[in-house]
Amino acid sequence: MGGTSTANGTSPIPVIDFDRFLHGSSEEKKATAKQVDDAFHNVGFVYIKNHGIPQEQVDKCFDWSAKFFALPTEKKMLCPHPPGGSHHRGYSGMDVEKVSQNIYDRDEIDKIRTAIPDTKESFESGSVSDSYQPNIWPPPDVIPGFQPFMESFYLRCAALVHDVLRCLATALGMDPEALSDTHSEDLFQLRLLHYPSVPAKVLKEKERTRISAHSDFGTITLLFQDKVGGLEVEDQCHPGQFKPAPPVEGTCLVNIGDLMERWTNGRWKSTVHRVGEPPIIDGDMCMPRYSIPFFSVANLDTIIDALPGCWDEVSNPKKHETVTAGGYVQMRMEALY
Ligand SMILES: O=C(O)CCC(=O)C(=O)O
Ligand SMILES: [Fe+2]
Repeated sequence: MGGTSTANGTSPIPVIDFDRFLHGSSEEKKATAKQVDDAFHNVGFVYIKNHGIPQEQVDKCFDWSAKFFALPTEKKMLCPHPPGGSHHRGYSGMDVEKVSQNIYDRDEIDKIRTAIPDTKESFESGSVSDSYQPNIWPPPDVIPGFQPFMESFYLRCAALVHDVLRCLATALGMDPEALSDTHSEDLFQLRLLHYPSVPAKVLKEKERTRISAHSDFGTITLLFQDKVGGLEVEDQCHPGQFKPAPPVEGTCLVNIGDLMERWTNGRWKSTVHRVGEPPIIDGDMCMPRYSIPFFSVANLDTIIDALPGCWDEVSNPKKHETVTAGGYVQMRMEALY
């Protein structure tokens, strides 16, 4: 089939040329939508290339991310993530960074091993017009240019989410705008993630992963990752086994979240993924990793009832009762806190 390949021999995730959807004939659009449909059914993940976000903008976002996380902790704490789980904006830190550098002493490593709560730090931002979760920026003089760049990158990612939703609606034989229209409130979240270099033993001996196995919450997630690798995706055929989702130059990884799995009555899979043990450098230290996920969720009043083409009375009845997107999010929050 035109426009597909896979990331490498071990990854089941296809690489799809999204330009054929964005600028192709109506036949090419449909064929690409079918490829994406199959990928989300079989794996829950797809790499898309020629997705419309210039690589140079993605590279810039990684540069800004590195610059932000390199700030001293007290500067990063000028835009702290509020406590609790309902306002996801600003900086979430960890204690690991200050103790992870140049520590080779056995006792010290043991100490860190028990002290480390998590091996990542993050910065979240959203739409400038999101009044549920207003943005929390570092003061402009701390990192001039950061906020305007993130606001512009947010818009590019949001536009890509809408294009992917058009592709998905096409796959289901719906009006191409139908799913995009349900995301008009712009309730998206741009996350910068940094997994710092820590002693490899910390991760290995505690069998910790950098981000433990989870599925995403919302409708779809975009993910940009650096060249370090480490992302792993659960094998649908062998639950509990994970396969690498290596970085593929010039692509964006797209995956299905729980809300979309429910909405499609299980046709598209919200696949469990994690970030595993990174490669080792300097004998003892592992390489840092940077990644940029972009999470999307439907407007909160959207009725989440099995979409057309995803159910029938006889052989594929609806598996879930109808909820609103907002009701679903709240239900998940209540289970968490
Ligand atoms: O760092 C990564 O590549 C994975 C991030 C992720 O899965 C998440 O934040 O939900
Ligand atoms: Fe995730």
